[in-house]
Parts: sequence; structure tokens; C-alpha cells
Amino acid sequence: MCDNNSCVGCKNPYTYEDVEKIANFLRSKVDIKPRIGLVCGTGLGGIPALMTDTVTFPYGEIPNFPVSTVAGHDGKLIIGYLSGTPIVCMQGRFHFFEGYPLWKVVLPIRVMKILGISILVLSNAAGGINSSYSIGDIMFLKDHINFVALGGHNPLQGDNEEKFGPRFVAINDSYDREILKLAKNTAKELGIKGVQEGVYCCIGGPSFETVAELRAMKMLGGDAVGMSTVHEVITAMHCGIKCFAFSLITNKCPMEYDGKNTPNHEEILDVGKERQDDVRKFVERLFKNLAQFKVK
Ligand SMILES: O=P(O)(O)O[C@@H]1C[C@H](O)[C@@H](CO)O1
Ligand code: HPA
Repeated sequence: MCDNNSCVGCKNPYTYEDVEKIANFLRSKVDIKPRIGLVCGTGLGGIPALMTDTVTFPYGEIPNFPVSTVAGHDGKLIIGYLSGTPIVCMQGRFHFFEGYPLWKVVLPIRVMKILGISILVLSNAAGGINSSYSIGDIMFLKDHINFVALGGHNPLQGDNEEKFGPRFVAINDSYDREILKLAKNTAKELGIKGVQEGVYCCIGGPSFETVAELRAMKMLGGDAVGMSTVHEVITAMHCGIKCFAFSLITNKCPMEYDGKNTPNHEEILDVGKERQDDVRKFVERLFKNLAQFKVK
């Protein structure tokens, strides 16, 4: 194993104090104290355009931060207001398939925790497994199946940092029921069509899935599949942040051996663009409604 702290097998070398230094760098440049964190998935990078009073940090300019390498992920941390609420937004995230160890994929969540967030909203692009889903649907996550963790890769592996949370953490209640209810009401208020509630399966990527794998996911209760989000949720749960996540269903997964529905990243980006107005409307109103939300 090399010692550059970037290999998949490398142990997390960042202490609480190391993460605090990153947060302090950001605090030295901006007075806003964010209450909510937002992670924008592929094709949903237009959401920060709704923010006001922003201060933008390209990832490359934040000391000891990773950089984004995926098309559709801009690679900026933006602090400002959304619907009057102070927030910190990741315009683009890090993925396991980029070659980052999971502790690095989730580093920004710990930075956000130290900045003061108590709620995390995450979005992603995902393939629809559930046959009743259509392209363009928005699926609220009620749970997940994490094939990456089941296969032995978890962002909390390595020495535990007690200042963030305990060694062993329960994640059976990862998607906060109260925020989920609020999100459903928000979508209803706006008359947004194609809203689903389902189970997100996480694979490592970057290859998509075989038909047999997709059929297995369906049998296990999966409704959609993607390559992100759950690592960030585990890390947020570990340090006591409430989570809400949604997937934009960008393609129908190939459940049959007939060569139809072959997924590709360009189509995924296109669907993100096509649905961006509804997604923006939803996120804007959700944050307005979350302004009154009391974290228990
Ligand atoms: O960050 P997300 O999950 O939106 O990234 C997308 C969806 C898949 O994970 C990957 C392939 O399109 O990019
Ligand atoms: O079909 C998919 N599989 C995995 N990840 C994805 N992200 C968008 N669509 C997909």
C-alpha cells in the first residue's frame, strides 16, 4: 500500500482537528453559519443558482480537500442562503468509482458538521428498477441497500473519531420520517407529478449493472440504483445529522436481455437538465418549509 492517503485501502488519517482546520479556513472567509447542508448529484448542479449572498470555494482552493472528476459535477462548495435559510452546498460530490477511499468521499460531510449543520439534503441520479417508475420521476429515499458496505467498504472504517460519533452506529432510521413527511407535503403543495418513495441500492460503479444483478436487487426490494449518497448518509448519521435524500430517475434499468434501456451517462445528464425546473422548484420550497423545522 502507498502512503499518499488516496488509495481505496488507506486508513483515514484525518483527526477531528484536521477536519476542524478545513472548517476554520472556510469560517475565516465567510460569516454565514449554515444550518442545512445540500449535496447536488449529477445534473442537479443548477440548484445553487437559487442561492443568495453566496461565497464560492472551488474544491481545489480548499486546503486538504479532494477535487471532482465527473462530468456534471462542478466541484464547488458554496455557502449562502436558500429560501432565507443559511446553507452550505456541494455543487458536485466525490464518488468511490473516482478512486477515492470512502473516508475522502465523505470528508465534506464532517466539514459541514463542524460548520454547524443539523440537517443534510442529498440528491442523486439513479436508474429505475421498479417497473412502475418512469424516466423523470423523483424518488424520495425511505431506505437503502448498500452493496458497497455489504461488500466490505464503509466510510467509518479505520480509527473511530469519538468527537464525531460512536464506534458502532445504528442506521436503521437513516431517512428522517418527519422530513420525509414534509417533503411529501411540499411536492403535493407544488403539484409535482411522478413522486415516488422507495429503496435506493448503491453499487460502487463505474460500470452499470448486469441484468442478473438488477433482478437480484429487485427481488431484495430495491426500487432504484445509483453510485453515491449512502456513504454520505452513514457519515451524517454517525455525527448526528438528520438526512433527507431524493433520486432523479434518469433511466429505466435493463431488466430484460433484449438490449433496450442500456444506460449511459450522457442520457443521465440530459434527463437532469430536462427535469431541472421541477427539481429546483421542489428544493427551493423544501428549504422554505425546513426553515420552520425543529430538529429533535
Ligand atoms: O452523484 P450521482 O449519484 O448523481 O452520480 C451519477 C449517478 C451515478 O452515480 C453516476 C453515473 O451516471 O453518476
Ligand atoms: O442505471 C443506473 N445505474 C447506476 N447508477 C446510475 N445512475 C443513474 N442511472 C444509473
